[in-house]
Amino acid sequence: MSVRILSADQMRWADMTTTEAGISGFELMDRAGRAVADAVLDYMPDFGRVVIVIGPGNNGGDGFAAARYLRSRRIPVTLVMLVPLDTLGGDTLMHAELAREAGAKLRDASSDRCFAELNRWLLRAVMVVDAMFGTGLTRPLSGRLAKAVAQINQADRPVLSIDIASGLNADSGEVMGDAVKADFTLPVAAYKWGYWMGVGPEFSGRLLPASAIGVEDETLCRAWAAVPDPSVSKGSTVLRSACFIHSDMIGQAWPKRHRLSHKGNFGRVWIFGGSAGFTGAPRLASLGALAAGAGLVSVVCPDDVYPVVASGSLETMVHSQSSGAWMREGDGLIDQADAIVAGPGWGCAQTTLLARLLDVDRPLLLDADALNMIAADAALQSRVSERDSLTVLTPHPGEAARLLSCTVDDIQSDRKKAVLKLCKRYACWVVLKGNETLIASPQGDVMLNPSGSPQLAVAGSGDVLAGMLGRQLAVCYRNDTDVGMMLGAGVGLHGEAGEQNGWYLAGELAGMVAGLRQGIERKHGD
Ligand SMILES: NC(=O)C1=CN([C@@H]2O[C@H](COP(=O)(O)OP(=O)(O)OC[C@H]3O[C@@H](n4cnc5c(N)ncnc54)[C@H](OP(=O)(O)O)[C@@H]3O)[C@@H](O)[C@H]2O)[C@H](O)CC1
Ligand SMILES: [K+]
Repeated sequence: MSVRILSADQMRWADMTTTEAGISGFELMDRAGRAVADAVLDYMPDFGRVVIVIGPGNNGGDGFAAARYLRSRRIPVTLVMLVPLDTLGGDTLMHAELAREAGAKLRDASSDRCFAELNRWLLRAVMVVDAMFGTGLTRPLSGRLAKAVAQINQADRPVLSIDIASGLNADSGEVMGDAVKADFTLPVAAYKWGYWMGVGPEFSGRLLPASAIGVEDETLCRAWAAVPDPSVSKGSTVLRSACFIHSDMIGQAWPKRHRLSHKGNFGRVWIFGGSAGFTGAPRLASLGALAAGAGLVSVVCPDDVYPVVASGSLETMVHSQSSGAWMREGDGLIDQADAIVAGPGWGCAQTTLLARLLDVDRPLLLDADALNMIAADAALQSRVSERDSLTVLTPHPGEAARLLSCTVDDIQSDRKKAVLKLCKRYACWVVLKGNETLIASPQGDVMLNPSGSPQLAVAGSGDVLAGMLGRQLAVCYRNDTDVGMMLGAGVGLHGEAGEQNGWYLAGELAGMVAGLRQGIERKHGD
């Protein structure tokens, strides 16, 4: 299954490269149509008529090809054309003819008189296939095409959109005039950003696995370099690759535990955080690290909150900041750390200690108040970008806006551009949290997390994630594991835990993470 995400222009390039390599456009359309028919058969609620609404481009061609495959399974099909047949491209016309020969009914809705019938045809459907527009939408829908979208939405039939819900911009997820509200979207060949950007999630319904139509993975991967991503700008790292986080990636991060393993094998995470009124944050981060599988977790907190933090932490070692032993030059306890997390609940009066931590030669995750201190201090900013060891920033949109001196709207209106800007500005890994968390490497490799739930918008869930990712970085340091895979798996598992029933507090979320993680480790033994 492909997990690649491409822009509309990159997809067009991959499509063209494939046809140049010998698979005809007609054949690609045919394979897309077969995948559409299979998906319709999987999800149609009942045996009955399928109505396929055809637009002016190749997306419509996929619809015609699907009609033929549905007919071969004896499904009654009505094809409703919104543009005259003689305006369609050659491959599409050939598929239209084959669909007609296979017994699909062709209905011309390209004139006002016939268009009036659209609603009647739609109401006969057990399922509607939206083959109006795919990646070729160039301007807002208007006139009859916009009316057709409104009628499809009003007909209240299950809708499967081919490639992308018609009217949705495949890159930005913006609605162009109006858009079909799909129940299912079947991506053709690869995923498009529009499913997740902007309002895309509200229109895409359930995203099905991308149909493999013969565009090689290697071609998809070359498309990023061949065609610049629309997010490219002077102040951002150039996107080098893009994929979404999937279950295989999550599985790789938690192999089976060896029978004789002990806590020293699983990474030591040090967490710096806590301040008056914010004593829970470092504790939640330490629970996150333990839940993700860390062997040993230490917390360092300011003296005034030490008794509170220490008394509530059964599973971690807690040090007060002034005790100092933990950071003695040469033989300090912190030398044992495999990764450091700084920031949860820390307050903004820790710039001196933060500057020292930036000098420690260990993977360092900067979260919450550590990010706010960096945003307000040019000297810290230079130290972050000049750091040699692995550095990860985990801002939510508000923190990201502070780090880039812009507004939250600027961040949210193009999250992909924002994460790549942060990478460029701070020369490090960035995890931009929020709905559909994005991870980007300093080299421009972007991962998108499709899992998660609004339940995760709860105090403390970010602290749990910071601790989890601290554990992931500890494994990278000990075992030289791939950083992208480990961060992706951490974010993915946090999202999956958030989707589960049975928790509503951040501490319980950590418990959920631990359960899922143990399940993965045990499954490797089956
Ligand atoms: N990915 C692959 O390898 C394959 C994808 N396939 C399918 O093809 C579509 C993309 O096909 P394309 O023809 O490029 O695009 P569309 O089907 O979306 O339609 C483009 C036509 O629509 C016109 N257009 C654009 N916007 C509007 C509008 N607002 N109103 C009216 N008409 C519009 C556009 O005309 P222009 O005037 O802009 O020139 C085009 O004529 C992809 O999504 C897949 O479903 C292949 O079938 C297999 C290979
Ligand atoms: K479509």
